[in-house]
Amino acid sequence: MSVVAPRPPRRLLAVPLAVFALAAACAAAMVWTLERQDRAQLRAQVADIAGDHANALQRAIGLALSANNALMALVREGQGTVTQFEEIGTQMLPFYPGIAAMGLSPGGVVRQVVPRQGNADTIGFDQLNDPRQGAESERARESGQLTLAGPMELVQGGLGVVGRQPVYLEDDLGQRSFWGFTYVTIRLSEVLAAARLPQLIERGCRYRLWRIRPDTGHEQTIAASTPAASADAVSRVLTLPNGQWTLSLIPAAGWGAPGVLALRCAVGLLFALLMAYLAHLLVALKAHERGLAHQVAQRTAEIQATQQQLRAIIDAVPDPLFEIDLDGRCCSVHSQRAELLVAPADALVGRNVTQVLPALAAQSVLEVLHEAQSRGWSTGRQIMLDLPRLGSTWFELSAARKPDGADARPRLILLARDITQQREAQERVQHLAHFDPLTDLPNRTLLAERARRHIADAQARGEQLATLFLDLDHFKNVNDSLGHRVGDILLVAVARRLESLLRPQDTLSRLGGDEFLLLLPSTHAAHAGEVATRILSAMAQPFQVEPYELSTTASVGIALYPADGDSFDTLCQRADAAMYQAKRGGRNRHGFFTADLQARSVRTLQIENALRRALERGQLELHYQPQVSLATRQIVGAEALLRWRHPELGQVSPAEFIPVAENSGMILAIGEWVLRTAVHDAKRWLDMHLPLPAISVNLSAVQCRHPQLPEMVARCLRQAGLPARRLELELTESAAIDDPAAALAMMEQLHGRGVRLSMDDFGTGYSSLSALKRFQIHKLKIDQSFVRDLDADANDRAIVSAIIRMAQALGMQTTAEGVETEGQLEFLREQGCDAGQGYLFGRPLPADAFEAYLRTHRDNQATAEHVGS
Ligand SMILES: Nc1nc2c(ncn2[C@@H]2O[C@@H]3COP(=O)(O)O[C@H]4[C@@H](O)[C@H](n5cnc6c(=O)[nH]c(N)nc65)O[C@@H]4COP(=O)(O)O[C@H]3[C@H]2O)c(=O)[nH]1
Repeated sequence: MSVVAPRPPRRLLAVPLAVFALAAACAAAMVWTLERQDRAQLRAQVADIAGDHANALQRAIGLALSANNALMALVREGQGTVTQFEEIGTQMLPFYPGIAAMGLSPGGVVRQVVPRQGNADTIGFDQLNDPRQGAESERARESGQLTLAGPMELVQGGLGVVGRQPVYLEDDLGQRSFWGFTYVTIRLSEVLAAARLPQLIERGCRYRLWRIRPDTGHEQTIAASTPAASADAVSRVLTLPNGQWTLSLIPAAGWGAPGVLALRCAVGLLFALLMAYLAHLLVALKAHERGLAHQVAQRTAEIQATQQQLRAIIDAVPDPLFEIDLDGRCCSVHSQRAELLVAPADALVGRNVTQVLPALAAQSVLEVLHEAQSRGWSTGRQIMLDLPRLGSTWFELSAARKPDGADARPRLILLARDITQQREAQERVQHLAHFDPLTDLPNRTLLAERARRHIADAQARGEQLATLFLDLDHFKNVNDSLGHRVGDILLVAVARRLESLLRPQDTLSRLGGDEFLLLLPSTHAAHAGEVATRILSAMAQPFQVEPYELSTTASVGIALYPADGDSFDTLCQRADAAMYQAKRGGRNRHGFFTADLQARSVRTLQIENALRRALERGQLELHYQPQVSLATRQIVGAEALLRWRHPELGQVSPAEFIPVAENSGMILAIGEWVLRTAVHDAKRWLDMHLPLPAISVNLSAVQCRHPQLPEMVARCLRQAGLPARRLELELTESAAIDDPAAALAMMEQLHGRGVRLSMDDFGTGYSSLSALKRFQIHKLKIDQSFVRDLDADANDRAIVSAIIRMAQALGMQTTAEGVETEGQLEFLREQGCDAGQGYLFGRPLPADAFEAYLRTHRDNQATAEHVGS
């Protein structure tokens, strides 16, 4: 199961940024709203203030202007004549604050004015014709309404307005006529002071009192703070007789409060950052949660996978598994094979091993449990149980401590592995390791063990011990003629018959093939000889093997401890030597190991040791013996014969050292040297045009069995540069006996490379015609034992002539070996033998001598040809 890992937390940045943007937008909206509310509130406050002051101003001007009403009443009262004006006017002035002057202008010309002081200059001022006030005065006269002129620079100085009331008088006839004006001059500074305009600055406002001039249509500032109120001011309009005045107010610090705004912005930013941070924490928390959830899912999946794997492993275990407490009480059972349980699993749970197992087995189980409890594990203990279905079954117990559970009572897992087959196999292997599978007799290994024990006993008790080496005579014939199955049955029968002749303390062993070894402890030479005699006469009794009644004999060699050796190997070797001696003595007999045999085995050892260094020390040499055509006396070939001269051993015959070389394996290296030397010599002579058509080289059976032989031959030829058809390899019949199929394959390969094969010593061995045919033999060499007595022995003559005819029939050449006399030569020629080799034609010669021989032969031949021609 796989768990998809959470994606990398990109949101860790994106979400806080988004939240920050949102929070910042909210904060900005909030700040903007608050600002708007504050501004509206401030505007309302300022508007109230403006209203207050505008009203106060309007009242102040209105009050000042109302003085005209009183003056107009005076004029009308006096029908245009006002006496005591100065007195009345002076009394009125205190009731009209802000009035700088008030006066009467009959016909538009100022005639009376109070206070006189400061205004005396205005007497005579013609209001209707004044360029600045004329138009205004004219409008008042025409409208009959109170008009207000200004603000303007007053004649008295300073800025002020003039409220002018036209006065019309009615005569008795009710005719209205213009009398003139009453007027009041209002000094603006005082009116404004009365309306507390300057205090606006203290109240934190900037102001501007202004109007639109009716004559120009432009704004005219009447009064203003420094600096004046700007365009976005709150305004209140005062309606006055000559139009409208406007009072504009603006907070001195402006509509906004930058400090508050900055604070709010800072708070908003802080809020946004806080929200972003919280969002970051939240996202991180979520990511952490997701990570945790992922880890939990992953661990869960792993645990599940482990559990499944564990379950699969447990299911795959074919052996019973028990959960068991330290006292041996079974808590649970798992077994794929119910037949491996002593009782059904249900019946085992809750019961103690002492109740369900035999006492010994139960004891073993408890010991295993306790060992596992103290050491952590236990393994290797084996028990055998008699199971209802399987019978005797062996188990190997393994136990391991289970981690303490909640109840803290120690529990263990016990595995009982069925090792019945393994034990049987071990026993079989053990048996095979020590017993011969065919006869079930102890093999050499077991025999050696017992021999060592018996030798030690014999040494301790001062006794003798005999080893008898027995080899059946001509057993190979049984195998060859009746087959290996019959041979095997015969061997088993021989084994049983031999066993019947022995004492209980004796050991009979089969070493392999038809070789048996007997070990007779606590014996002496006479008893050993008796046993050997009994064996020979027992063997002489025919064996009934299936339909065949087989007669066989045996040769027995005896070696005694301590006289002939004090080790098993030595005794064995010497009994073997004695057996060979018995064979050489005519078989079906026994013989004791003797001093003469000992001397021979010593010589063999000497030869073996010396031969190991013969090659490297250049002690080996090749001699060449000519092979001559019997018809023409021409040289048809030469046989290479190995010579060994040892500084101490002297000239050693190949008949003696070649078997030693074969037994020790040295023949491979020596044989290769022989072949290489022979083909090199032959090539040299070929190059010298000496008359040598072919060279023959002996191959031992050991060489023939070597799989690399064809390659080795080809390599030697290639290195020397000698054509393959000029080489002839001489094989003995024994080369093909052990493994004819392999020998055939090897010979086919040699033949395939163009090398000729000849059969050496023909007639002395197997002489199988079918083998000859299959092996593609080119030539038969008639053994010298038949040639030797040709003159005297009619049998030999018959054999030789039969061999020659047979060879002719098979299309093979013949070469007779050991030709020494003219008589032999004559007979062989008459029979049609192709060639001869022997002292009559020439003895084996060292290479240089043989080269001289070849040269002489060539010269003689040339002379003969010359004479003949
Ligand atoms: N009495 C008598 N003997 C004659 C006469 N003409 C030749 N001989 C001997 O007869 C033997 C012929 O060789 P072989 O049968 O192959 O028998 C050879 C051969 O089987 C083996 N041998 C020799 N050289 C080699 C070798 O290089 N390799 C192997 N594998 N075996 C070799 O040793 C055997 C003995 O060799 P040699 O002692 O050299 O003995 C030679 C030779 O000297 C004769 O007219 N009268």
